[in-house]
Amino acid sequence: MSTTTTTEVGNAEIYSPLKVLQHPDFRILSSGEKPSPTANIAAFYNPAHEIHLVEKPRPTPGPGQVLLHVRATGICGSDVHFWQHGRIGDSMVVTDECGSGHESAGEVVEVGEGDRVAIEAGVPCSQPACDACRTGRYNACPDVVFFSTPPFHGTLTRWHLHPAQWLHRLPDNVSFEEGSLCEPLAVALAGIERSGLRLGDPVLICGAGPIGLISLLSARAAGAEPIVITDLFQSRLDFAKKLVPGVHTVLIKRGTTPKEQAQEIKAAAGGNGLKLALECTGVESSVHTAIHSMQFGAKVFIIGVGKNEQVFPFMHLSANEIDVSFQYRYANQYPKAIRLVAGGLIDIKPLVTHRFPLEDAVSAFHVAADPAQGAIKVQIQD
Ligand SMILES: NC(=O)c1ccc[n+]([C@@H]2O[C@H](COP(=O)([O-])OP(=O)(O)OC[C@H]3O[C@@H](n4cnc5c(N)ncnc54)[C@H](O)[C@@H]3O)[C@@H](O)[C@H]2O)c1
Ligand SMILES: OC[C@H](O)C(O)[C@@H](O)CO
Ligand SMILES: [Zn+2]
Ligand SMILES: [Zn+2]
Repeated sequence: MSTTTTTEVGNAEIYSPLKVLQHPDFRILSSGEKPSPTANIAAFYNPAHEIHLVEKPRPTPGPGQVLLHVRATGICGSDVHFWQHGRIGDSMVVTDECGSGHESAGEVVEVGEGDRVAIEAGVPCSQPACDACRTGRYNACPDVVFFSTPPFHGTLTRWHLHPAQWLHRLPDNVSFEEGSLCEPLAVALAGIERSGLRLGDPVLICGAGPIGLISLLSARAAGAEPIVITDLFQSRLDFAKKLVPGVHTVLIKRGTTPKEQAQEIKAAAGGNGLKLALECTGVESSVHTAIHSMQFGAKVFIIGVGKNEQVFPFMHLSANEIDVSFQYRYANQYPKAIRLVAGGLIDIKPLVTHRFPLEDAVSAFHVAADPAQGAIKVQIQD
């Protein structure tokens, strides 16, 4: 955003989680309690694997910041994971009450009032001495505040403070709902960009969850053909087929080996190995399936996150010059995401299957976490 001030703002200290938790007005709402419609309520998880509504103070903007009314927030698998498992890997651990949510769009209500914006979920330090920030790979910033990753609270709240320079104005034809989906879209677009996907490449997408489905839409927009997508659930593959009718689907059956699954994938693509896999599960057997589905010189690009230690078929990779690459969040993708949505090249609206008011955020989490509910993307809207 360019209309508001962009003075330097500190990072970790501004979003210090303790400041909120130790504030006299911070409290956990009792279940069934009806909060006031203007209270700054939020959904928090904690080390006891509880998820509850809290009330916290409405913050006041400092230099370079704006106050936002958060209007749409999607629940990401990582939010559910932090709630139910308390950690992702060794470095992201829930040790206290922590606010959820990082897929958000909102409206500026203090300083530059009225702008509708997508909220970039990670705020890096932006200091010239930081190599990651200076060179534009700010997803590697060691001092990033990534909302809803402990220790930082999330954007699933009513009133949220954000530095103006990490907001992205939404054109009139992009809704808050779509603005919120720009976060997972940024993940997928970072993968498309770094994977080097080219027009006409045969592409495999592993996993038809929100990230796999958004990667599917992005790969289609980028000109991949044919595209094969896998999942363990037929319902998710049916969803993928409705989203992109030309996609080939392969159901991964328990008891089959990655090599057998790869045969089926290659057959669905016309018989040959594919040129690129966008791996969106992080599951070891799925990574193996992707590797065995590739042609000589192909790339397996891993967006999914999974177990700390995984075994790879080393000699198959070596003898087939298959590259394996990874994606960690994203950098410089929001403006592109908004352009693609506004320009009609990527229609992400069908991803939202469930909508809840902020007061029912806890129920929203239970729906997002229960596969039987059939949700793809659950959003909280206010
Ligand atoms: N790299 C990043 O920065 C980044 C950012 C966001 C999400 N992620 C990760 O991306 C992954 C996907 O996210 P999501 O929100 O779509 O998750 P999700 O759990 O909703 O979807 C994963 C899908 O993979 C399917 N699946 C599981 N095992 C499979 C297998 N062996 N073969 C084929 N399909 C299989 C599941 O049925 C599910 O539909 C997660 O690991 C998530 O943590 C990574
Ligand atoms: O969308 C971004 C991801 O969910 C985050 O990287 C999370 O997985 C860990 O911080
Ligand atoms: Zn996420
Ligand atoms: Zn930095």
